[in-house]
Amino acid sequence: MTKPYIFITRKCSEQQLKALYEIADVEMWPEEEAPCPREILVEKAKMADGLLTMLSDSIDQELLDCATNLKVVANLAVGFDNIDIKYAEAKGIVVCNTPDILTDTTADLTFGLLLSTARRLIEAADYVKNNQWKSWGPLLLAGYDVHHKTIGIVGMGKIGQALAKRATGFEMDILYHNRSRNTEAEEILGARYCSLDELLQTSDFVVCLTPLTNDTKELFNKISFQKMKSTAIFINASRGAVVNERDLYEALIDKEIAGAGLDVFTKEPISADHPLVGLPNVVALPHIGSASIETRLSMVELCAANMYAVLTGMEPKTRVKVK
Ligand SMILES: NC(=O)C1=CN([C@@H]2O[C@H](COP(=O)(O)OP(=O)(O)OC[C@H]3O[C@@H](n4cnc5c(N)ncnc54)[C@H](O)[C@@H]3O)[C@@H](O)[C@H]2O)C=CC1
Ligand SMILES: O=C(O)C(=O)CO
Repeated sequence: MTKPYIFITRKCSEQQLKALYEIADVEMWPEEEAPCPREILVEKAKMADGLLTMLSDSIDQELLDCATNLKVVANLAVGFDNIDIKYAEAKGIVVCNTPDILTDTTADLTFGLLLSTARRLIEAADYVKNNQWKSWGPLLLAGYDVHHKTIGIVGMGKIGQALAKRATGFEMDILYHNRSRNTEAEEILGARYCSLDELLQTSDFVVCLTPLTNDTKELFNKISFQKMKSTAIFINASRGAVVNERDLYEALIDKEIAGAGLDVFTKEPISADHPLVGLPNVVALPHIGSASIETRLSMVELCAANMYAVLTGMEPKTRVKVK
């Protein structure tokens, strides 16, 4: 019997993939930073029983139609907006993601991004590096306090709740808006559920942690920024397309809001000459929410375990359920 064929779309640590090498012929795109070009991915998908994919690979109908042997897609991310999951399910292809193991790491980064934006950490570090520091000044690089302020979390799921837990250490008031009530966050962390409008109007920090769906696409737009306080800071660690970036840029230029911390963008990588990136009150990061060594290795391991399970006839640990 021929072994299954697995294609991995980015260079990953082989140690975490050991189990797959025992049961399959495994091929890996050799580059860490350069993505596998679409035409090569389509060619590989035609033969593949399993694909280990990145969030930057579009696993759409065209690709799935070519992939006549495909049984499993293991996405190296909790988000799966890059995959047409309904179409995959209709074709009997199992899709898996990497929830839970990245929750704390992503919440740490999100809170760090919030602190960096509010307290102008990147600007301040550049100030020293660029030899601009001439003397101590009463309002030199003064930012906004974080402690005892109000944080409004849109998307109180796993990462949202882990972020709320961090906010309690800063004695913040926690508001949230979610598809349904999160009683654990209410009872343990004192979070208060409210409408999106109330959250936008009253929060000092508005943080988006929803998945990207038809409902959340451009949820943050001109109207939402107009509702926010002029001192508010917007943080996005979910997906770029939940924001209308032109509206965000205008809100920042018109001083409708005070700043933004962005880990994700509509088009990634965002170019350095994008108007948003040039603003001094924007902290822009290259989608590093889950990027700790420990977490990224665990994510690869979980992808491998999921793929191993499906290819050996077992139920994977973290299968994406189509709603
Ligand atoms: N920046 C980064 O590197 C990372 C980004 N992410 C993003 O964070 C997202 C959330 O991850 P988890 O917390 O693990 O997922 P989760 O599924 O536990 O939480 C998402 C929450 O959003 C809520 N939600 C969905 N649609 C909504 C809407 N229209 N309005 C209000 N709330 C809504 C859901 O009810 C759920 O509670 C991922 O889907 C991914 O896009 C995740 C990990 C790392
Ligand atoms: O897991 C995700 O959805 C990410 O964006 C990266 O970890």
